[in-house]
Amino acid sequence: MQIKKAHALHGEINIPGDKSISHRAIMFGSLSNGTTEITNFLEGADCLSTISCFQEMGIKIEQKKNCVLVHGKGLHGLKEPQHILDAGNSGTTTRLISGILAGNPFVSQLDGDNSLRTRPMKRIMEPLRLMQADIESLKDNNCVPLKITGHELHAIDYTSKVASAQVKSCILLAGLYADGITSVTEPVLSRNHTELMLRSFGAKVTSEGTTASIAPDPVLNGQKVEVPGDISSAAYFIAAALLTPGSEVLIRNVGVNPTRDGILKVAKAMGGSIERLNPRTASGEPVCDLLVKGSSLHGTVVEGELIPTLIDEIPVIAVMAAFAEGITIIRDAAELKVKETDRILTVTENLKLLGCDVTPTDDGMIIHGGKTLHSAAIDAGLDHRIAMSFAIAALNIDGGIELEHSEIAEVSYPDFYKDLEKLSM
Ligand SMILES: O=C(O)C1=C[C@@H](OP(=O)(O)O)[C@@H](O)[C@H](O)C1
Ligand SMILES: C=C(OP(=O)(O)O)C(=O)O
Repeated sequence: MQIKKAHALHGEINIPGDKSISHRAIMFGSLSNGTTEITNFLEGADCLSTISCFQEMGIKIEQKKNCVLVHGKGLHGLKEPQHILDAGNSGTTTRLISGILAGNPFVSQLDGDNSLRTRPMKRIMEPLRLMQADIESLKDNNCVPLKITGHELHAIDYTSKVASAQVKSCILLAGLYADGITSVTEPVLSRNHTELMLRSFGAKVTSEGTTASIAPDPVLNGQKVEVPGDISSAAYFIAAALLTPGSEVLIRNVGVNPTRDGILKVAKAMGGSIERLNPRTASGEPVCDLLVKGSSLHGTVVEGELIPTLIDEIPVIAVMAAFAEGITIIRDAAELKVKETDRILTVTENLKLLGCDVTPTDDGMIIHGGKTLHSAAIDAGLDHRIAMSFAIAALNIDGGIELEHSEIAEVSYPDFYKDLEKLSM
């Protein structure tokens, strides 16, 4: 796909539903009694993978025009899948569902695409095994395909080396099937959607600092879930509007949970003009509209506790930094190496193809911004965030860019190119 240079961006958009929250609404709805009604559900490929896994385990899930209905069967209502569960491109599906499968009395297998097959699962296999789960990597490489033989689990207090909401959520979900209270402590707080939503479904979840705990065997009841817009998807239009002079864009209904809003802090530190309007809550999550105006940006340092709050936005932050005046340093972000691609590598290699002065490091990158970038062909491969981030870079490059495998954006944002075109007209 050819993405052309754009002049100013103008108008309003409604951002599609949050991917993390959409996955969780399907999962927790499936484990509840009664029906869960989900509005603004993200119909991205990753969340559709979660739906198909639970359908395969006997849960009736209806995709209506304005909502998704999950007819839950309670904590112990899943049935043994007859086929391999296909998590597609989705790390979230794989790691969260593994915690659930470990506690359910049947045998299951989980697999996914060539990107998922390279992603580390040892980080969940280790704590699950401490809970006495029976989980094996069928190729003996700590990746999918996984085989899980479920049974009652042993409660643990686990200290995780990585700040990962997927690891934390996996253990908390396994804790639903444990013989006591299970807790997880992480080095830095990661997104807390699991804790917030499980509590609203009736689970006894407590959070204190970076420790979350859960009591076993609750009665979960179906809920109405209104999914906020995904700040990780909004990030592309935040970057686009900030970078193109004269832009003014209103992004409606964006989830701004403090464990996710690091992009707003970084954009502000770079000199970006972003106003939060109309603050409210949706299903226990803070939401607002964002008014973003073209700004002249300068470099910054992105590090420490901020990293988990913007981990998926680093590719597009790097694009912003490439056009900003001065140096941007991103550190403490080694987790980038284990996403859909090694994002330290794919971001820096692709920025170099455009003529950017950028150096990868062990845990991030150093970007010398402000050079005029030139046109090139960029291959997004199996990484949706690389596709969308470089589509945003193209808006500021004479001759634009040729984006290969642009369709991978459908993993988290099926209408991305349509929305981009609408705002750039
Ligand atoms: O829990 C979640 O929904 C997610 C957690 C993050 O992954 P990690 O937990 O591996 O950091 C994030 O990158 C992913 O897109 C979604
Ligand atoms: C890392 C991501 O997702 P997941 O881990 O669910 O594949 C992402 O969306 O950038």
